[in-house]
Amino acid sequence: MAQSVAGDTVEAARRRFFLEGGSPEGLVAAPILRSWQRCSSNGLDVGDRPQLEPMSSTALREEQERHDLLRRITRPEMMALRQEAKLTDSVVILTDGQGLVLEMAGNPEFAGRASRVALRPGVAWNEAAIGTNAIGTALVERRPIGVHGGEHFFEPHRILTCAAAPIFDPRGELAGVLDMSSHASIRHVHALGLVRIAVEQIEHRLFERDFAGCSVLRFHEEAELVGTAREAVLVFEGDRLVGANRRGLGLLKLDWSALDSVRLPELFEGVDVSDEIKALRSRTGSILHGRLAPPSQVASRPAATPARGRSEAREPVFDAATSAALERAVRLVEADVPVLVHGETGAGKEVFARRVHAGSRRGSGPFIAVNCAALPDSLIEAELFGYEEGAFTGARRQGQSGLLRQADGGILFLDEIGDMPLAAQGRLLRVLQERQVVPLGGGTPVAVDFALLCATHRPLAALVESGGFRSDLYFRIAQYVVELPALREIADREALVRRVWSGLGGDEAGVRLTDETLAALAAYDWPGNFRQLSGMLKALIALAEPGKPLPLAALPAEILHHRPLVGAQVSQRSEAQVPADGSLSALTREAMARAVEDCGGNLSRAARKLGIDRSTLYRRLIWKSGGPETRHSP
Ligand SMILES: Nc1ncnc2c1ncn2[C@@H]1O[C@H](COP(=O)(O)OP(=O)(O)OP(=O)(O)O)[C@@H](O)[C@H]1O
Repeated sequence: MAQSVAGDTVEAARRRFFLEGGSPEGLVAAPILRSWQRCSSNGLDVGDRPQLEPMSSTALREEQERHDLLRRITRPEMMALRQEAKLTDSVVILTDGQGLVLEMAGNPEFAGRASRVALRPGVAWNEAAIGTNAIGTALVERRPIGVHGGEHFFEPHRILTCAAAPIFDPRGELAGVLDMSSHASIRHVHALGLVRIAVEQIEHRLFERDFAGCSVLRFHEEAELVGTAREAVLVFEGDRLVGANRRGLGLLKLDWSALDSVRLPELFEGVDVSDEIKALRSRTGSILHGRLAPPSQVASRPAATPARGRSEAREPVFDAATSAALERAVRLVEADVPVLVHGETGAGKEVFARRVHAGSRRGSGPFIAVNCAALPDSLIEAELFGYEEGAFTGARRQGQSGLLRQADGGILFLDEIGDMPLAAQGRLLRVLQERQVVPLGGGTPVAVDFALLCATHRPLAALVESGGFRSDLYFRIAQYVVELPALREIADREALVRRVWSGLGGDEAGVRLTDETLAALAAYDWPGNFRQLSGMLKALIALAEPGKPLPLAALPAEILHHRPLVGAQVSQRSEAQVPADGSLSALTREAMARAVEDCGGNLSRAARKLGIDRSTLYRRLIWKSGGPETRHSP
């Protein structure tokens, strides 16, 4: 009964808003109304039926792997909520920070119905495309929200009732969303409370990592709650606030903008490091209880090793040339020379960049990774450079500092830089020249100090030629290029497979690779490079019988019946024929360099002489494919 009264009210609100163009204030909750207004002003048409295709299963697997850490950290809560979901004909959903559904579990019958309206893994439930919905609207509003039946923007979604809470990392960034959804006729009254509590625990666990070298203040109004998942947490580097949970900020009446600006003495009167919980007097006058742990007591990484195997290699595996390139990249980054990492997909560009960060003096500062290909063109500038209040429709009320400023003191990693729109390229160039950021919508320029690492799988120099990438930016970011080899180009693949196997915990799990299995794995081309190799080895370790050798028959057909590709055959054959560094590409490059020299540096003539395209020649000379790196002088 109560439900149908609520349903009538929503119907009245819809009529007033969508048909009559009036304001349904009081008939729907304010966040729902705000969302309807945003959707309408962003051009969504309430009469449409959104057509949403999930991404391919390969792309989804890659996204899931990219968010492996988030998935691992949320696993206990996902498992607990899955039980609850099964009992209440619901599903529990985990998304990334853009609303992309990564996992969904619970009642299979309802999962089937939900997938008919595209609520399924591989679809991004962001508000811009899907209209008002709990996941997307929680992301925009940055707070937990329930969206029931007709409160959804589009008709087909009225069959859903959903409760979602955003997951914030300790720097206030959106890491993902946890959601419980069921059929609109069910209305699971505790769903919002359940996801909120679960998210509180997840966020609390996020503090167990990433803050080596920082001191942590854990506190609460009630002394008994210090040390539980409900405690408030603030993290300080020296005495500067660098991380927090929402409760920590809330108890001190702060928001995320306090990070990196507020200092401990501005928050509390005289707090000392202590093992015991003590009374703390905040500068706002309240009495709280807590303890401040010194830097040495903070674990740098969680010791969460799954029972069998690990989902990430403990240490990345690098061939000798890549290790040498890593050392040089660290030194260059410390000298503020931008480094560009080039390599095929899955070759380990981000892993490499993270090692550069960890090995450099900037390792105690942030590592901000931005995938330029994943950000919509319309958002990339706002995300990177930040914006002032009211800079554009949908902008957050207090504006946003932007990722460049968040990288201050650390490293900014721009992945897939080749996909950055030209307008953003121009802005980025200005920041690199002036070392200061001007937010969208104007405002005071803010000085920034970050080292820049970029990565791409695309031939950037050729993009410059075709006008898709600014040459001035190219010369600035590509002062030093690291070429990560594709796995098929690595000479001793057996040793490599063995090291990745052992890094993933295969040896510890007591699973032995037989010689013939190892040889078959090493003979395969691995077009998806490290990503594919480590995914395959993880699966083999998980499925193997501990204590027994891994038989050849355990390998999938594509590896067993694999015949080396022409490229691989060429490079294997060429090893016997070519000089010095032993690669065919070195020989090719040498021939190209000689032709350019013969033609007095005229690339077009040299290309004609070689019978190849000028852009191919240019690319091959810039991208040194026979070794790990190229220094390119502007
Ligand atoms: N050197 C390495 N040793 C062991 N495993 C690695 C190494 N490099 C990458 N991996 C594995 O491969 C996965 C993909 O790596 P990464 O994201 O760095 O690749 P990428 O080149 O940036 O890919 P993309 O171009 O698709 O973004 C990682 O999650 C990791 O599991």
